[in-house]
Order: sequence, then C-alpha cells, then structure tokens
Amino acid sequence: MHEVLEGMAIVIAALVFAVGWNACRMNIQRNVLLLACGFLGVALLDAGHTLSYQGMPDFVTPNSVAKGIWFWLPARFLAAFLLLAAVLIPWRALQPGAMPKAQRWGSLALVLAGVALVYVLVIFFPDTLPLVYVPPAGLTHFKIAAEYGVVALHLLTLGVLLWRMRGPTAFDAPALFAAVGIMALGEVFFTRYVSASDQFNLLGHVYKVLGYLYLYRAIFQGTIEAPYRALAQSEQKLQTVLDAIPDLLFELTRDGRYLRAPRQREELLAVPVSEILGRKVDDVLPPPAAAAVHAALDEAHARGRSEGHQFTLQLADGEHWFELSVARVQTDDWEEPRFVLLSRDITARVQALEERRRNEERIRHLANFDVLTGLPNRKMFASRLIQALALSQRSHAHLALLHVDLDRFKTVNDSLGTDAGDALLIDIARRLQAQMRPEDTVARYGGDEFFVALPLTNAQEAAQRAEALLAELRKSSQIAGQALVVTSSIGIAMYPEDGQDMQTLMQRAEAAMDKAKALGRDHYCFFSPEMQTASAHVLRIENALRTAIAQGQLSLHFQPQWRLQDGRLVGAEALLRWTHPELGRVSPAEFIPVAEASGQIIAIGQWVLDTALAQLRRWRDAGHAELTLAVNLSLMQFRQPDLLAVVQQALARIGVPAQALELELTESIAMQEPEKAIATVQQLAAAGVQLSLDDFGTGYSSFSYLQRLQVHCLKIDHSFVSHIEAPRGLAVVRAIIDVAAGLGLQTIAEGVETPAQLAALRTLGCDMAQGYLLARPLPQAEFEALLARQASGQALIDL
Ligand SMILES: Nc1nc2c(ncn2[C@@H]2O[C@H](COP(=O)(O)O[C@H]3[C@@H](O)[C@H](n4cnc5c(=O)[nH]c(N)nc54)O[C@@H]3COP(=O)(O)O)[C@@H](O)[C@H]2O)c(=O)[nH]1
Repeated sequence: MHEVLEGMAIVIAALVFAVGWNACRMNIQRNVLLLACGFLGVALLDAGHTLSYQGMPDFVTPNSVAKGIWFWLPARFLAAFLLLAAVLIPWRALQPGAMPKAQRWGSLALVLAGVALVYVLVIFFPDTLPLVYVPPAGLTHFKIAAEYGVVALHLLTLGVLLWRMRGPTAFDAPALFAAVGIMALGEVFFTRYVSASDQFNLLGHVYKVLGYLYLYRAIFQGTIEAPYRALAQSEQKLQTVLDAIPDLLFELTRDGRYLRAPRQREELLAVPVSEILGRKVDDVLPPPAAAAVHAALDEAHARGRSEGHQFTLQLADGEHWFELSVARVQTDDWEEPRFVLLSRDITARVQALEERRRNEERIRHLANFDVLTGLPNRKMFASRLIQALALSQRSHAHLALLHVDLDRFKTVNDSLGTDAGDALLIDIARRLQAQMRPEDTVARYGGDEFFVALPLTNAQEAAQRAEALLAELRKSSQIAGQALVVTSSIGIAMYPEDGQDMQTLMQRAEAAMDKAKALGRDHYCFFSPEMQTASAHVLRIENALRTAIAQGQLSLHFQPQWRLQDGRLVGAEALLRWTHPELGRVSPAEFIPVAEASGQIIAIGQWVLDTALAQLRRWRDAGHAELTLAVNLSLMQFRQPDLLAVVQQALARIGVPAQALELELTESIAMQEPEKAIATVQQLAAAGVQLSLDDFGTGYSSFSYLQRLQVHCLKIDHSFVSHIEAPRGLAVVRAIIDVAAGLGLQTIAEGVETPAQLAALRTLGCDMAQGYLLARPLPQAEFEALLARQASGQALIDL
C-alpha cells in the first residue's frame, strides 16, 4: 500500500512539474516555475524514499527505515518551503511570452543538484546524518520535531494564503489552501506513527497524495484552465467587437481568395456570403473594385498593413463607396499568408463631403454673385475692376466705368409689386449681360443700380456703348403679362482722366449718373469737374448737418399768415434756418434735399416739430389762443410708419391741442403713393391735426383724389399768385379757389408780393395770405412784436 500511495504521489508531483514546466515556456510566472522544478525534486526524493523503504530491494546500499526517512524529510521540507515561497512571492497575472531559457534550466539544474546531494549523503554518508528512527522505540525526537517543523511551515503558508485571499488572487488560492492544509494534516500523522505500516503512517500517505492532487489542480487551473478560459473570453470579446463593427470583414489569401467572413453584412454585399467564400475577388467584384482589393493586398503584403484604397459598388439601393483596411495575419513561415480585410461603407461620408463641397461652392457663389440676377456682386466687381485698372495702367489703356440706374423703378415696384420688380431686374440684368464683351464686367450694386466696367474703351467708344445700352434697356420687357418699358440713366467716368482708383471712378460715375437723371433721364452723361465741385459741396453740407442740432445751429423763423377778411394775423408758417460757422446761412432749399437724401430729415423734422410746438405753446400761454402754426413735412417724414404716433406724442408732451397744428404736405409728396397718402392724412385728420396741401396746382391731383384726401386747406402756389394780374393767371387762381370752396376747403395764397396780388386774392374770396408784401419769415422776437402790436389793437396790414 505504501508503495502504491508513494507511487501515486510521485506521479502527481511529476505531473505538477510537467504542467508547470511547459506552461513556463509560454508564460512568465516565477511561482509556477518554482513549484514545477521544486516538485520534480520532491518526486525524485520521494522516489528515493520509496526505493529505500524497508522491504524493497536494496537501493545501492542496504535499505532501512532510517534511510527511507532521510529521503523523506528533505522531500517534505522542500515541498513546505516551496509552497511557502510560492505564496510569498507575488503572483502575477498570466503574461504572454516565454520564460527565459536560462531561468528555467537554471532552476531545474539547481533542484537536481540539491536532490543529487541528498542522494549522495543518504546513500554514501548515512553516518553523518542524525538518528531519525530507533527500533523498536520508533521515531526519534529529531524526526518528530522535524515533522512538526514541516507542519509549522505549512501553517505559516496557510496564514500567508489566508492573508492573500482577502483580495482577488491571480491563482487558484482555494485549491492551494486545500493542498497545504491537507499536507499539514498529513504531516501531523507522520509525527504519530510507530511502525511504517500503522494506520497513522497510512493516513499520512493518503493525505499527502490528496494534498498533491490539490496542488496539481491549483497548478493546472492556473496554467492551463485559466489561460484557456481567458482565451475563450477574449475570443468572445473579439467577436462582440467584430459584431459591433459596421463594416464587412473577410479573411483572404494573398491572391485574393475569400477564406472566412467573421463579420457579415449581407445588405452591403451584391451576392450572399456563402457564394463568396472560396472564390477570388476577381470573380466576385467588378474589375475596378477587384483591382483596389489587389492593390490593398499587395501593399499589406509588403508593409504589414494598408489603408485608404477605395472603390464603388452598385448595390440594390444605389451606388456605395467602400474604403479598405487590410492587415497581414501573423502566420508561421510554412503557412500561406493570410490577410484580414475590412471594407468600410463610406457612402455617407462621401455624400457628406460632396454636400459640403456643394455648400462651399454655393457659399462662394453667394459671396461673389447677386442672388437675384446672378450677376457679379459688389465684392466680385471690385476685384475685377481693380484687376482691369491694373491692366489698363500697365498697358496705358483707357477704361470706362458706367453707372446704370433704372428710371422710376420704384414706380414699378409700387404699382406692380416687388415680384414684378424682381422679374424686371432679372430681365434687365440678362440684357445688360448680353451686351458685354468677354473682357467687360457688369455687376448689380443693389436695388436698380448696375455698374459696368469696359476695359480698353476710350470716351468715344464709351459713348457708343452707353447709347447701345440705353437703346437695349429701353426695349419693353414682358412682366406679369404686360409689356413694361423702363428707361435708364447712365453716368460715365473715364480712366485715367476722371480718376485713377476704383473709389474715385465710382463716385464720379455716380455723380455723372445723377446729372443724367437731372437732364431728364434716359440719358448718358460723362463726368465733368463741375459735378465734382457740386457733389463735394453736397458732401460738405451733409457732414456739417450731422452736428447742426447738437451745436444749436438750427433755428425757426415764422412767416405770418393773415386772414384776408379782417386783416388779422391768425397763424404762421414755421420755416427752418441753418447758420453754419463756416458755410454761413444755408438755404433750406439747399440743405433740406440733402437732409432728405441722407436720412437726417427724420431727426431734423422731429426737432422742427418739437421746437415749433414749444413756441406755439408759449404764445398760446401768453394769450394768443387763436394762433395756429404750420409745419412742413418732407417726403421721408410723411412716409414714417409711426408718423401719427410721433405727432400725437409731441402734441401731448408739449401740451398743444391738435387743432392748433397744421402740417403742410406738398402736392407732389401726396401724389407719390396716393392710397397710402390718403390713409395717412385720414389718420392725422382723425387725430384733429389740420393739413394743408402746399404748392397746390403744381402737381397732378385729380378731383376724385382731392375729394378723398382729408386736407382742410389748399395752399395756392407762388407761381400762380405771381401771375394773378394776367387774365389767364387770374383764371387759374379763381379756379383753385372755386374748387376749394366746392370741396369745403380753405385757401391760403403764398408768395404775395404786391398790393395788386393781394387785392385780386381778396376779390376772388381767398381766405388767407402770406408773402413778402405782408411780412417776411421773421425771427421769434420780431414775430412776437407783431403779435404784441395786434394785441394792443393796432392794424398790422392795410387791406
Ligand atoms: N420739410 C421742411 N421743409 C422746410 C422747412 N423749412 C423750410 N422748408 C422748405 O424749404 C424750402 C425753402 O424755404 P424757404 O427758403 O424758407 O422759403 C420759404 C419762404 O421764405 C418763401 N417765401 C415766402 N414768401 C415769399 C414771397 O413772397 N416771395 C418769395 N419769392 N418767396 C417767399 O417760400 C418758402 C416757403 O415755401 P412753402 O414751404 O412752399 O410755403 C421750401 O420749400 C420750404 O417748404 C422745414 O422745417 N421742413
């Protein structure tokens, strides 16, 4: 039985060695190497113990119990020390890579040398060894103490193990714990036996075998089971990763034969996977795609990997783009090279890039071309003009810059709507473009303004081109079902005579265009230095006007208005005056149009309204309650969407009744947008404000229009009054007064300069009059002096 149990123990210890030794060829684990080599020593010592056992044939020298024990004890101590060392040395997780040969073979040699030493001592020098067994007494104290020493080492190992098992371990700690625990128990039995065949000795051997078995299990688990499990897990993980990859994955041979498809996406394949495997790419893919795969395989074969080769495939849902990534699989030299090919569907990316390219192209186009007409815009025109000027400079050539502006384009927009206006602009742009030579550029500058650059063109040629353009633009356009005829005005500036740079030339072409308009439209006009002077003056006025209110340069004069029935001063017209420190007194006839064109008229108009109402308030407070004050409205003011609110707020803020304010609106302003004018006047009239129609008779208002325009007074223009002494002039004024009377409106004659004019007006029944004959526009103090004289009962005018 002893031999059987020992035989089993030797075999298991040898297995521990075999498994551990081979595992160390693939992994670096010092603990395993220690146990493996150590337990080979244990197996050899146990073999010596078995062979020396009493009852066995003599092993080199006569066998004895003591001889057996002398092989036994080193084996036990070796096992105990090995286990203790194995749990003391930190266990590292499995690391791929072979243990260095020198380390493995060195450890083995060390163990074998130790074992050989024990063999030599026990066989040839037994007398040097202490007594371990004395028949018939049995085991000596030394032997028992030695066995307890082994037990103590095992207990120490168990303690270390328990301490290590508090946390996760990189080895099979429970199996190792069981192995050490059982071996320790077995050793206790070996301290108790008397005869080699008693039950303690037997039990000790059984426990020893069991302990070895657990040790084997621990080594097997750590070196074979665990790596296999980790491998299975890692393969599972790899498959999960592969499943998550949205690409096609194939394994191919060097010549492009499909071996495997670890990741299948049938929807990205023209043919099912089953039909692909075993075939070559040339048989499956169209030639350009197959060529891309071969190129990728060649590259991966040469460099280990390849990326970026692309091809397209026509699939059921349309054309798809694919990009290849190929990696060469590590194989042994004798194996056929294999490649993992990842085919990524990059259709969305390609489409997004294409979309981005298109968007960039669109943005570039928007940045350089006018959206409505497709003509170059300001930016593009500027760059082309600068280039053309540089070229003209180098070649000493002329260049003509034309500013084309449509005449009365606004009327088209107002009467036919902006869609018709847009259609007209598109048509005009097309016609302008058709007139251009390859070297010319026409651009839309916004609204109905166009600029044309004509390189290599002298003044004579520019005039001919302008004539041709005017003639072309004069032709009718079919817009909104009707033939529309729009003329245009062209201003021309010549390089180098009129300017050397873009800015100057453009300003001068614009000034020339203004002149063409002033000449009656449908004209072209070359720039002349006089225009420059005029426009410089206008620019000066415009700039100076900006600070006029803040610097207190504005004031109001008041021209008295007289009731012709009794000669009383009943009102005044507020007239704006501007005195500039350098420009001196500037006439409103000069600066009001500039203020209008630059938009400053809104602020200036507000100032006039507030100042006039404040003055009126003071006069009314001073007892002139019947006095009214007329304030002129410009076109821009009249078009203010919040005009009613502006007027009402001013009245309320200053505390003047609406009836005391009269707003003067010229007939031409009222006729600009008749329907809107009727509505605005109606709102103001409803608010109680009086309205008079200035310059009456100079415009084209019809009776029906007059009937709907809720003004209370017609102001007979100076030009009619000045001709009143002639029969036809008299007839005109009479007609105006009769119309007004018929419509229930008052009349006021302006510009009365002679007693005869005044007499005629009275005879015709005109209600009121103002003019130099009666009084010029007066500063506040002088006007107040008149009021004071009237209040004191003096007659101010002779009727
Ligand atoms: N929008 C605003 N327009 C204004 C304002 N103040 C003036 N104006 C307009 O400027 C134009 C020139 O005005 P002005 O130089 O003040 O000339 C006015 C009178 O001085 C002049 N007048 C008055 N009586 C006579 C006369 O007997 N003979 C004669 N030759 N001229 C005379 O007429 C001008 C007043 O005209 P009208 O307004 O049509 O009543 C002028 O168009 C002003 O309207 C302002 O605050 N806002």
